[in-house]
Amino acid sequence: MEIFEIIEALILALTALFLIHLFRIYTYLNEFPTPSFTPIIGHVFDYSNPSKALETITKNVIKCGGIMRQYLGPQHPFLVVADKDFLEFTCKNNRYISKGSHYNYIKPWLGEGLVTSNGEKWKQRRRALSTKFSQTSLLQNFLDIFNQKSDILLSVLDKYHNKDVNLQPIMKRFTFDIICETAMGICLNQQSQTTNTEYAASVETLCDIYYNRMSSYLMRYDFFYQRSDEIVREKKALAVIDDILEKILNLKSEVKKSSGENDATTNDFLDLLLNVEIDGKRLNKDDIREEVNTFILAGYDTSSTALSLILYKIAEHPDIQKKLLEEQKEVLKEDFKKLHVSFENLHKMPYLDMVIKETLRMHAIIPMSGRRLEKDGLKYDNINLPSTVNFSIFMHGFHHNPEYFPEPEKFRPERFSSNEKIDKFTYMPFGVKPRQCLGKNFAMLELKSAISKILRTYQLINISEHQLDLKPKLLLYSATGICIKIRKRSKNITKKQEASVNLSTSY
Ligand code: HEM
Repeated sequence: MEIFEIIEALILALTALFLIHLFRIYTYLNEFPTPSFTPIIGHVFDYSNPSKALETITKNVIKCGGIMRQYLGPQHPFLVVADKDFLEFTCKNNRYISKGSHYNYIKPWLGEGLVTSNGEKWKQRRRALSTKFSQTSLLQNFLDIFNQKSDILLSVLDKYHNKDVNLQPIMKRFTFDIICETAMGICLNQQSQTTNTEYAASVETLCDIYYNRMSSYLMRYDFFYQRSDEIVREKKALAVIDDILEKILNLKSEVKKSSGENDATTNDFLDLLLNVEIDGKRLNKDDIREEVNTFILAGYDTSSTALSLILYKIAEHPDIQKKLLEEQKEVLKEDFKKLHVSFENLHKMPYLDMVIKETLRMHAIIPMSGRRLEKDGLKYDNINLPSTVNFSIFMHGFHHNPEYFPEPEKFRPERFSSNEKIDKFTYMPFGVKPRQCLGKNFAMLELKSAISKILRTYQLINISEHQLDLKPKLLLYSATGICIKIRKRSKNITKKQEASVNLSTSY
Protein backbone atom coordinates (compact mmCIF):
# COMPACT_ATOMS: atom_id res chain seq x y z
CA MET A 1 0.00 0.00 0.00
CA GLU A 2 1.21 3.46 -0.85
CA ILE A 3 2.11 5.67 2.08
CA PHE A 4 -0.62 8.16 1.07
CA GLU A 5 -3.21 5.42 1.17
CA ILE A 6 -2.12 4.44 4.67
CA ILE A 7 -2.36 8.07 5.80
CA GLU A 8 -5.74 8.40 4.11
CA ALA A 9 -7.02 5.25 5.84
CA LEU A 10 -5.71 6.47 9.19
CA ILE A 11 -7.41 9.85 8.77
CA LEU A 12 -10.65 8.15 7.84
CA ALA A 13 -10.45 5.81 10.83
CA LEU A 14 -9.69 8.68 13.24
CA THR A 15 -12.52 10.77 11.78
CA ALA A 16 -14.90 7.83 12.16
CA LEU A 17 -13.82 7.32 15.78
CA PHE A 18 -14.24 11.02 16.50
CA LEU A 19 -17.72 11.02 14.95
CA ILE A 20 -18.73 7.98 17.00
CA HIS A 21 -17.40 9.77 20.08
CA LEU A 22 -19.43 12.88 19.21
CA PHE A 23 -22.51 10.78 18.51
CA ARG A 24 -22.21 9.12 21.93
CA ILE A 25 -21.74 12.47 23.61
CA TYR A 26 -24.60 14.19 21.83
CA THR A 27 -27.02 11.33 22.46
CA TYR A 28 -25.97 10.95 26.11
CA LEU A 29 -28.76 12.22 28.38
CA ASN A 30 -30.65 13.37 25.31
CA GLU A 31 -33.94 12.85 27.15
CA PHE A 32 -33.18 16.26 28.61
CA PRO A 33 -33.52 19.35 26.42
CA THR A 34 -30.59 21.55 25.59
CA PRO A 35 -30.40 25.14 24.32
CA SER A 36 -28.74 25.60 20.92
CA PHE A 37 -24.97 25.21 21.01
CA THR A 38 -21.90 25.35 18.80
CA PRO A 39 -20.65 21.91 17.69
CA ILE A 40 -17.42 20.78 19.40
CA ILE A 41 -17.20 23.73 21.84
CA GLY A 42 -20.77 23.42 23.11
CA HIS A 43 -22.21 26.13 25.37
CA VAL A 44 -18.87 27.77 26.15
CA PHE A 45 -20.15 31.14 24.88
CA ASP A 46 -22.97 31.13 27.46
CA TYR A 47 -20.33 31.11 30.18
CA SER A 48 -17.71 33.28 28.49
CA ASN A 49 -19.17 36.61 29.62
CA PRO A 50 -19.29 36.13 33.40
CA SER A 51 -21.37 39.30 33.92
CA LYS A 52 -24.17 37.81 31.81
CA ALA A 53 -23.66 34.11 32.61
CA LEU A 54 -26.15 33.85 35.48
CA GLU A 55 -28.86 35.63 33.52
CA THR A 56 -28.27 33.54 30.38
CA ILE A 57 -28.18 30.21 32.19
CA THR A 58 -31.30 31.10 34.18
CA LYS A 59 -33.19 32.08 31.03
CA ASN A 60 -32.10 28.87 29.29
CA VAL A 61 -32.88 26.50 32.13
CA ILE A 62 -36.36 27.99 32.63
CA LYS A 63 -37.01 27.72 28.88
CA CYS A 64 -35.93 24.05 29.02
CA GLY A 65 -38.41 23.35 31.83
CA GLY A 66 -36.01 23.35 34.79
CA ILE A 67 -33.38 20.81 33.68
CA MET A 68 -31.04 21.14 30.73
CA ARG A 69 -28.01 19.46 29.16
CA GLN A 70 -24.87 21.56 28.93
CA TYR A 71 -21.77 20.93 26.88
CA LEU A 72 -18.41 22.49 27.63
CA GLY A 73 -16.18 21.16 24.85
CA PRO A 74 -16.35 17.67 23.34
CA GLN A 75 -16.91 15.98 26.69
CA HIS A 76 -19.89 14.28 28.25
CA PRO A 77 -22.57 16.83 29.06
CA PHE A 78 -23.66 17.70 32.56
CA LEU A 79 -27.12 18.72 33.72
CA VAL A 80 -28.05 22.10 35.11
CA VAL A 81 -30.92 21.67 37.52
CA ALA A 82 -33.40 24.30 38.70
CA ASP A 83 -36.37 21.97 39.03
CA LYS A 84 -37.97 21.39 42.42
CA ASP A 85 -39.22 17.84 41.73
CA PHE A 86 -35.87 16.61 40.42
CA LEU A 87 -34.00 18.14 43.35
CA GLU A 88 -36.39 16.72 45.90
CA PHE A 89 -36.16 13.30 44.28
CA THR A 90 -32.36 13.24 44.18
CA CYS A 91 -31.96 14.65 47.70
CA LYS A 92 -34.25 11.98 49.07
CA ASN A 93 -32.11 9.39 47.30
CA ASN A 94 -28.96 11.01 48.64
CA ARG A 95 -27.05 7.79 49.20
CA TYR A 96 -26.33 7.89 45.48
CA ILE A 97 -25.00 11.41 45.37
CA SER A 98 -21.60 12.89 46.04
CA LYS A 99 -19.93 16.24 45.41
CA GLY A 100 -19.08 17.04 41.78
CA SER A 101 -15.60 16.41 40.46
CA HIS A 102 -14.48 20.07 40.49
CA TYR A 103 -14.33 19.88 44.29
CA ASN A 104 -11.20 17.77 43.77
CA TYR A 105 -9.25 20.91 42.89
CA ILE A 106 -9.54 22.16 46.48
CA LYS A 107 -8.38 18.90 48.02
CA PRO A 108 -4.69 19.84 48.35
CA TRP A 109 -5.91 22.40 50.91
CA LEU A 110 -9.07 20.93 52.41
CA GLY A 111 -8.20 17.25 52.11
CA GLU A 112 -11.27 15.18 52.85
CA GLY A 113 -12.97 17.76 55.06
CA LEU A 114 -16.72 18.29 55.29
CA VAL A 115 -17.04 20.28 52.06
CA THR A 116 -15.07 17.83 49.90
CA SER A 117 -15.62 14.41 51.46
CA ASN A 118 -18.29 11.91 50.52
CA GLY A 119 -19.82 8.63 51.67
CA GLU A 120 -19.26 7.17 55.10
CA LYS A 121 -16.46 9.57 56.05
CA TRP A 122 -18.63 12.63 55.41
CA LYS A 123 -21.60 11.08 57.23
CA GLN A 124 -19.62 10.32 60.40
CA ARG A 125 -17.95 13.72 60.51
CA ARG A 126 -21.16 15.58 59.78
CA ARG A 127 -22.99 13.71 62.54
CA ALA A 128 -20.21 14.33 65.02
CA LEU A 129 -19.81 18.01 64.23
CA SER A 130 -23.31 19.26 63.49
CA THR A 131 -24.85 18.74 66.93
CA LYS A 132 -21.87 20.30 68.68
CA PHE A 133 -21.45 23.16 66.28
CA SER A 134 -25.04 24.38 66.60
CA GLN A 135 -25.08 24.34 70.41
CA THR A 136 -26.46 27.62 71.73
CA SER A 137 -23.67 27.89 74.30
CA LEU A 138 -21.00 27.75 71.58
CA LEU A 139 -22.82 30.32 69.44
CA GLN A 140 -23.16 32.57 72.48
CA ASN A 141 -19.38 32.33 72.99
CA PHE A 142 -18.95 33.28 69.37
CA LEU A 143 -21.26 36.30 69.76
CA ASP A 144 -18.66 37.87 72.08
CA ILE A 145 -16.08 37.50 69.32
CA PHE A 146 -18.51 38.92 66.70
CA ASN A 147 -19.07 41.90 69.01
CA GLN A 148 -15.36 42.56 69.56
CA LYS A 149 -14.66 42.39 65.84
CA SER A 150 -17.59 44.57 64.87
CA ASP A 151 -16.40 47.26 67.30
CA ILE A 152 -13.20 47.36 65.27
CA LEU A 153 -15.27 47.32 62.07
CA LEU A 154 -17.11 50.44 63.20
CA SER A 155 -13.86 52.23 63.90
CA VAL A 156 -12.70 51.30 60.37
CA LEU A 157 -15.99 52.56 58.89
CA ASP A 158 -15.74 55.80 60.90
CA LYS A 159 -13.03 56.92 58.47
CA TYR A 160 -15.60 56.90 55.69
CA HIS A 161 -18.14 59.22 57.33
CA ASN A 162 -19.87 61.10 54.48
CA LYS A 163 -17.77 59.28 51.90
CA ASP A 164 -18.18 56.45 49.44
CA VAL A 165 -16.91 53.10 50.65
CA ASN A 166 -16.31 49.82 48.87
CA LEU A 167 -17.64 47.32 51.39
CA GLN A 168 -16.12 44.21 49.81
CA PRO A 169 -12.50 44.41 51.09
CA ILE A 170 -13.53 45.83 54.49
CA MET A 171 -16.06 43.10 55.18
CA LYS A 172 -13.60 40.48 53.99
CA ARG A 173 -11.12 41.52 56.68
CA PHE A 174 -13.89 41.63 59.27
CA THR A 175 -15.16 38.11 58.60
CA PHE A 176 -11.63 36.81 58.23
CA ASP A 177 -10.76 38.00 61.75
CA ILE A 178 -13.94 36.36 63.01
CA ILE A 179 -13.36 33.01 61.35
CA CYS A 180 -9.72 32.83 62.48
CA GLU A 181 -10.65 33.50 66.07
CA THR A 182 -13.70 31.24 66.15
CA ALA A 183 -12.03 28.43 64.24
CA MET A 184 -8.54 28.48 65.74
CA GLY A 185 -8.62 30.89 68.64
CA ILE A 186 -6.08 33.22 67.01
CA CYS A 187 -6.48 36.97 66.88
CA LEU A 188 -5.04 38.18 63.59
CA ASN A 189 -6.39 41.74 63.71
CA GLN A 190 -6.40 41.86 59.96
CA GLN A 191 -8.92 44.72 60.13
CA SER A 192 -6.42 46.99 61.84
CA GLN A 193 -3.67 46.42 59.32
CA THR A 194 -3.09 47.95 55.98
CA THR A 195 -1.47 44.89 54.40
CA ASN A 196 -2.52 41.26 54.59
CA THR A 197 -0.78 39.08 57.18
CA GLU A 198 1.13 36.16 55.68
CA TYR A 199 -1.64 33.80 56.69
CA ALA A 200 -4.42 35.95 55.22
CA ALA A 201 -2.43 36.46 52.02
CA SER A 202 -1.95 32.70 51.65
CA VAL A 203 -5.66 32.01 52.17
CA GLU A 204 -6.48 34.67 49.58
CA THR A 205 -3.95 33.17 47.14
CA LEU A 206 -5.45 29.70 47.47
CA CYS A 207 -9.01 30.98 47.02
CA ASP A 208 -7.87 32.78 43.93
CA ILE A 209 -6.04 29.79 42.47
CA TYR A 210 -8.92 27.38 43.04
CA TYR A 211 -11.62 29.73 41.82
CA ASN A 212 -9.61 30.44 38.68
CA ARG A 213 -8.99 26.77 38.14
CA MET A 214 -12.67 25.95 38.28
CA SER A 215 -13.61 28.64 35.85
CA SER A 216 -10.71 28.18 33.41
CA TYR A 217 -11.09 25.98 30.39
CA LEU A 218 -7.44 24.81 30.31
CA MET A 219 -6.50 24.77 33.99
CA ARG A 220 -9.22 22.21 34.71
CA TYR A 221 -6.85 19.68 33.23
CA ASP A 222 -4.00 18.48 35.48
CA PHE A 223 -1.74 18.34 32.44
CA PHE A 224 -1.82 22.14 32.03
CA TYR A 225 -2.15 23.00 35.71
CA GLN A 226 0.90 20.99 36.77
CA ARG A 227 2.98 22.88 34.18
CA SER A 228 1.76 26.35 35.17
CA ASP A 229 3.17 28.87 37.67
CA GLU A 230 0.04 28.40 39.76
CA ILE A 231 1.28 25.12 41.19
CA VAL A 232 4.33 26.90 42.69
CA ARG A 233 2.11 29.60 44.22
CA GLU A 234 -0.22 26.92 45.56
CA LYS A 235 2.59 24.96 47.25
CA LYS A 236 4.05 28.08 48.85
CA ALA A 237 0.67 29.17 50.25
CA LEU A 238 -0.10 25.67 51.54
CA ALA A 239 3.26 25.54 53.34
CA VAL A 240 2.53 28.83 55.16
CA ILE A 241 -0.93 27.67 56.24
CA ASP A 242 0.30 24.25 57.39
CA ASP A 243 3.11 25.80 59.37
CA ILE A 244 0.81 28.19 61.26
CA LEU A 245 -1.74 25.51 61.99
CA GLU A 246 1.00 23.19 63.24
CA LYS A 247 2.20 25.90 65.67
CA ILE A 248 -1.33 26.50 66.92
CA LEU A 249 -1.99 22.79 67.38
CA ASN A 250 1.24 22.41 69.39
CA LEU A 251 0.30 25.38 71.52
CA LYS A 252 -3.17 23.97 72.15
CA SER A 253 -1.81 20.57 73.14
CA GLU A 254 0.63 22.22 75.60
CA VAL A 255 -2.24 24.22 77.13
CA LYS A 256 -4.30 21.05 77.32
CA LYS A 257 -1.48 19.18 79.05
CA SER A 258 -0.99 21.91 81.62
CA SER A 259 -4.72 22.11 82.36
CA GLY A 260 -5.18 18.33 82.50
CA GLU A 261 -5.62 15.92 79.60
CA ASN A 262 -9.36 15.62 80.15
CA ASP A 263 -10.08 19.30 79.91
CA ALA A 264 -13.00 19.50 77.48
CA THR A 265 -13.50 23.28 77.49
CA THR A 266 -14.74 24.46 74.11
CA ASN A 267 -13.87 28.03 73.27
CA ASP A 268 -13.38 27.66 69.54
CA PHE A 269 -13.91 25.20 66.72
CA LEU A 270 -10.45 23.72 67.17
CA ASP A 271 -11.23 22.83 70.81
CA LEU A 272 -14.40 21.19 69.57
CA LEU A 273 -12.41 19.13 67.08
CA LEU A 274 -9.86 18.15 69.72
CA ASN A 275 -12.65 16.81 71.92
CA VAL A 276 -14.76 15.11 69.26
CA GLU A 277 -14.85 11.31 69.10
CA ILE A 278 -15.85 9.17 66.13
CA ASP A 279 -16.28 5.46 66.91
CA GLY A 280 -14.56 6.06 70.24
CA LYS A 281 -11.48 7.57 68.57
CA ARG A 282 -10.24 11.16 68.68
CA LEU A 283 -9.47 12.90 65.39
CA ASN A 284 -5.81 12.88 64.38
CA LYS A 285 -3.77 15.93 63.30
CA ASP A 286 -4.57 15.50 59.61
CA ASP A 287 -8.30 15.20 60.31
CA ILE A 288 -8.19 18.36 62.39
CA ARG A 289 -6.15 20.24 59.82
CA GLU A 290 -8.63 19.48 57.03
CA GLU A 291 -11.66 20.54 59.08
CA VAL A 292 -10.11 23.78 60.32
CA ASN A 293 -9.07 24.69 56.78
CA THR A 294 -12.57 23.80 55.57
CA PHE A 295 -14.14 26.19 58.05
CA ILE A 296 -11.80 29.00 57.08
CA LEU A 297 -12.68 28.62 53.39
CA ALA A 298 -16.39 27.99 53.90
CA GLY A 299 -16.89 30.68 56.48
CA TYR A 300 -15.14 33.86 55.50
CA ASP A 301 -15.72 34.98 51.95
CA THR A 302 -19.31 33.71 51.96
CA SER A 303 -20.19 35.84 54.98
CA SER A 304 -18.31 38.93 53.79
CA THR A 305 -20.02 38.91 50.39
CA ALA A 306 -23.40 38.35 52.03
CA LEU A 307 -22.85 41.20 54.48
CA SER A 308 -21.70 43.61 51.77
CA LEU A 309 -24.69 42.81 49.56
CA ILE A 310 -27.23 43.11 52.38
CA LEU A 311 -25.90 46.56 53.32
CA TYR A 312 -25.97 47.50 49.64
CA LYS A 313 -29.62 46.44 49.35
CA ILE A 314 -30.55 48.36 52.49
CA ALA A 315 -28.89 51.50 51.06
CA GLU A 316 -30.78 50.98 47.81
CA HIS A 317 -34.16 50.91 49.62
CA PRO A 318 -34.55 53.82 52.08
CA ASP A 319 -38.10 52.72 52.99
CA ILE A 320 -36.79 49.31 54.04
CA GLN A 321 -33.95 50.97 55.96
CA LYS A 322 -36.51 53.06 57.87
CA LYS A 323 -38.51 49.97 58.81
CA LEU A 324 -35.36 48.17 59.93
CA LEU A 325 -34.39 51.08 62.14
CA GLU A 326 -37.87 51.16 63.68
CA GLU A 327 -37.54 47.47 64.46
CA GLN A 328 -34.19 48.11 66.15
CA LYS A 329 -35.78 50.82 68.31
CA GLU A 330 -38.75 48.65 69.18
CA VAL A 331 -36.69 45.61 70.16
CA LEU A 332 -33.80 47.34 71.88
CA LYS A 333 -35.74 50.19 73.55
CA GLU A 334 -33.40 51.91 76.06
CA ASP A 335 -30.56 49.64 74.84
CA PHE A 336 -30.77 51.16 71.37
CA LYS A 337 -27.65 53.22 71.97
CA LYS A 338 -25.68 50.34 73.46
CA LEU A 339 -23.56 48.84 70.78
CA HIS A 340 -23.74 45.20 71.78
CA VAL A 341 -26.97 43.28 71.29
CA SER A 342 -27.85 40.21 73.32
CA PHE A 343 -28.32 36.77 71.79
CA GLU A 344 -32.02 36.88 72.77
CA ASN A 345 -32.65 40.28 71.17
CA LEU A 346 -31.02 39.21 67.91
CA HIS A 347 -33.67 36.51 67.68
CA LYS A 348 -36.47 39.08 67.96
CA MET A 349 -35.82 40.93 64.70
CA PRO A 350 -38.07 39.27 62.11
CA TYR A 351 -37.84 42.11 59.60
CA LEU A 352 -34.04 42.03 59.63
CA ASP A 353 -34.32 38.28 59.11
CA MET A 354 -36.57 38.85 56.09
CA VAL A 355 -34.22 41.42 54.54
CA ILE A 356 -31.26 39.04 54.90
CA LYS A 357 -33.26 36.18 53.36
CA GLU A 358 -34.46 38.28 50.44
CA THR A 359 -30.92 39.49 49.70
CA LEU A 360 -29.65 35.91 49.73
CA ARG A 361 -32.48 34.95 47.39
CA MET A 362 -31.66 37.65 44.88
CA HIS A 363 -27.96 37.01 45.20
CA ALA A 364 -27.20 33.38 46.01
CA ILE A 365 -23.62 33.69 47.30
CA ILE A 366 -22.91 30.18 46.03
CA PRO A 367 -24.85 30.32 42.75
CA MET A 368 -24.24 26.72 41.71
CA SER A 369 -23.10 23.55 43.40
CA GLY A 370 -21.88 20.40 41.65
CA ARG A 371 -23.03 16.86 42.35
CA ARG A 372 -22.23 13.48 40.86
CA LEU A 373 -24.36 10.33 40.76
CA GLU A 374 -22.70 7.22 42.14
CA LYS A 375 -23.23 3.49 42.29
CA ASP A 376 -25.85 2.26 39.81
CA GLY A 377 -27.20 5.66 38.85
CA LEU A 378 -30.81 6.61 39.38
CA LYS A 379 -34.14 6.26 37.61
CA TYR A 380 -36.06 9.53 37.42
CA ASP A 381 -39.38 10.03 35.64
CA ASN A 382 -38.74 6.86 33.59
CA ILE A 383 -35.31 8.16 32.58
CA ASN A 384 -32.31 6.07 33.51
CA LEU A 385 -29.57 8.34 34.73
CA PRO A 386 -26.31 6.43 34.45
CA SER A 387 -23.76 6.51 37.27
CA THR A 388 -21.16 9.32 37.11
CA VAL A 389 -23.66 11.83 35.72
CA ASN A 390 -22.54 15.27 36.85
CA PHE A 391 -25.20 17.83 37.63
CA SER A 392 -25.23 21.34 39.03
CA ILE A 393 -27.82 22.48 41.52
CA PHE A 394 -28.41 25.97 40.18
CA MET A 395 -29.39 27.98 43.27
CA HIS A 396 -29.54 31.26 41.36
CA GLY A 397 -31.88 29.68 38.77
CA PHE A 398 -34.28 28.44 41.46
CA HIS A 399 -34.32 31.83 43.15
CA HIS A 400 -35.05 33.67 39.89
CA ASN A 401 -37.73 31.38 38.54
CA PRO A 402 -41.04 33.32 38.51
CA GLU A 403 -42.90 30.06 39.10
CA TYR A 404 -41.24 29.79 42.51
CA PHE A 405 -40.77 33.50 43.27
CA PRO A 406 -43.19 35.79 41.40
CA GLU A 407 -41.51 38.94 40.03
CA PRO A 408 -38.13 37.56 40.99
CA GLU A 409 -36.20 40.73 40.09
CA LYS A 410 -38.14 42.75 42.69
CA PHE A 411 -36.61 43.11 46.15
CA ARG A 412 -39.50 42.17 48.43
CA PRO A 413 -38.52 41.01 51.95
CA GLU A 414 -42.25 40.33 52.65
CA ARG A 415 -41.89 37.10 50.67
CA PHE A 416 -40.29 35.74 53.81
CA SER A 417 -42.89 36.93 56.32
CA SER A 418 -44.11 34.22 58.66
CA ASN A 419 -47.36 33.84 56.65
CA GLU A 420 -45.55 32.89 53.45
CA LYS A 421 -44.49 29.28 53.18
CA ILE A 422 -41.02 28.86 51.77
CA ASP A 423 -40.15 25.58 50.12
CA LYS A 424 -36.72 24.20 51.06
CA PHE A 425 -36.38 22.73 47.56
CA THR A 426 -36.79 26.11 45.86
CA TYR A 427 -35.03 28.43 48.34
CA MET A 428 -31.52 27.33 49.20
CA PRO A 429 -28.99 30.10 49.92
CA PHE A 430 -27.38 27.70 52.41
CA GLY A 431 -27.70 24.67 50.14
CA VAL A 432 -29.99 21.67 50.52
CA LYS A 433 -30.03 18.81 52.96
CA PRO A 434 -28.19 16.62 53.55
CA ARG A 435 -25.27 18.87 52.46
CA GLN A 436 -26.74 22.04 53.86
CA CYS A 437 -24.38 24.65 55.29
CA LEU A 438 -23.10 23.68 58.71
CA GLY A 439 -22.41 27.32 59.53
CA LYS A 440 -25.92 28.62 58.77
CA ASN A 441 -26.79 29.62 62.36
CA PHE A 442 -23.29 30.96 62.88
CA ALA A 443 -23.57 33.06 59.71
CA MET A 444 -27.05 34.40 60.51
CA LEU A 445 -25.90 35.47 63.98
CA GLU A 446 -22.75 37.06 62.58
CA LEU A 447 -24.73 38.95 59.93
CA LYS A 448 -27.48 40.11 62.26
CA SER A 449 -25.18 41.35 65.00
CA ALA A 450 -23.04 43.31 62.53
CA ILE A 451 -25.97 44.78 60.61
CA SER A 452 -27.76 45.83 63.80
CA LYS A 453 -24.70 47.81 64.91
CA ILE A 454 -24.00 49.32 61.51
CA LEU A 455 -27.62 50.36 61.00
CA ARG A 456 -27.82 52.09 64.35
CA THR A 457 -24.56 53.91 63.77
CA TYR A 458 -24.76 54.91 60.10
CA GLN A 459 -27.25 55.95 57.54
CA LEU A 460 -26.59 53.85 54.44
CA ILE A 461 -26.93 55.77 51.19
CA ASN A 462 -27.14 54.47 47.66
CA ILE A 463 -24.65 55.83 45.09
CA SER A 464 -26.84 56.21 42.01
CA GLU A 465 -23.97 56.00 39.51
CA HIS A 466 -22.52 52.82 41.05
CA GLN A 467 -23.60 49.56 39.42
CA LEU A 468 -22.84 46.10 40.73
CA ASP A 469 -21.19 43.78 38.24
CA LEU A 470 -21.92 40.39 39.77
CA LYS A 471 -20.03 37.42 38.41
CA PRO A 472 -20.05 33.81 39.50
CA LYS A 473 -16.78 32.14 40.34
CA LEU A 474 -17.18 29.53 43.05
CA LEU A 475 -18.76 32.40 44.98
CA LEU A 476 -20.50 35.48 43.72
CA TYR A 477 -18.38 38.63 43.59
CA SER A 478 -18.78 42.10 42.13
CA ALA A 479 -16.10 43.19 39.68
CA THR A 480 -16.97 46.86 40.31
CA GLY A 481 -16.96 46.48 44.09
CA ILE A 482 -19.98 46.83 46.38
CA CYS A 483 -20.06 50.55 47.11
CA ILE A 484 -22.35 52.74 49.19
CA LYS A 485 -22.02 56.05 51.02
CA ILE A 486 -22.24 56.10 54.82
CA ARG A 487 -23.18 58.94 57.16
CA LYS A 488 -23.01 58.85 60.96
CA ARG A 489 -26.48 59.05 62.50
CA SER A 490 -25.69 60.65 65.82
CA LYS A 491 -22.66 61.35 67.94
CA ASN A 492 -24.26 59.57 70.88
CA ILE A 493 -23.98 56.18 69.28
CA THR A 494 -20.37 56.49 68.24
CA LYS A 495 -19.18 55.69 71.72
CA LYS A 496 -15.41 55.15 71.80
CA GLN A 497 -14.79 51.68 70.46
CA GLU A 498 -13.63 49.59 73.35
CA ALA A 499 -11.96 47.05 71.16
CA SER A 500 -8.31 46.64 71.90
CA VAL A 501 -6.36 46.74 68.70
CA ASN A 502 -3.46 44.41 68.99
CA LEU A 503 -1.03 45.10 66.19
CA SER A 504 1.68 42.84 67.49
CA THR A 505 0.25 39.55 66.20
CA SER A 506 3.00 37.40 64.81
CA TYR A 507 1.03 35.45 62.16
C1 HEM B 1 -23.76 33.85 54.46
C2 HEM B 1 -22.81 32.97 54.63
C3 HEM B 1 -22.81 31.58 54.08
C4 HEM B 1 -23.43 31.09 52.97
C5 HEM B 1 -24.31 31.84 51.98
C6 HEM B 1 -23.11 29.68 52.91
C7 HEM B 1 -23.58 28.82 51.93
C8 HEM B 1 -23.30 27.46 51.89
C9 HEM B 1 -23.80 26.56 50.89
C10 HEM B 1 -24.72 26.95 49.73
C11 HEM B 1 -23.32 25.33 51.19
C12 HEM B 1 -23.60 24.05 50.40
C13 HEM B 1 -22.56 23.91 49.32
C14 HEM B 1 -22.85 22.74 48.42
O1 HEM B 1 -23.96 22.25 48.35
O2 HEM B 1 -21.93 22.34 47.73
C15 HEM B 1 -22.49 25.43 52.36
C16 HEM B 1 -21.81 24.38 52.94
C17 HEM B 1 -21.01 24.51 54.05
N1 HEM B 1 -20.81 25.64 54.80
FE1 HEM B 1 -21.64 27.47 54.45
N2 HEM B 1 -22.31 29.34 53.96
C18 HEM B 1 -22.10 30.48 54.70
C19 HEM B 1 -21.34 30.59 55.85
C20 HEM B 1 -20.68 29.55 56.46
C21 HEM B 1 -19.93 29.67 57.68
C22 HEM B 1 -19.78 30.96 58.48
C23 HEM B 1 -19.39 28.44 57.95
C24 HEM B 1 -18.53 28.00 59.08
C25 HEM B 1 -18.37 28.64 60.18
C26 HEM B 1 -19.83 27.54 56.88
C27 HEM B 1 -19.50 26.21 56.80
C28 HEM B 1 -19.96 25.35 55.84
C29 HEM B 1 -19.59 23.94 55.76
C30 HEM B 1 -18.66 23.20 56.71
C31 HEM B 1 -20.25 23.41 54.64
C32 HEM B 1 -20.19 21.98 54.12
C33 HEM B 1 -21.33 21.18 54.68
C34 HEM B 1 -21.37 19.73 54.23
O3 HEM B 1 -21.10 19.45 53.06
O4 HEM B 1 -21.68 18.90 55.06
N3 HEM B 1 -20.60 28.25 56.00
N4 HEM B 1 -22.50 26.76 52.78
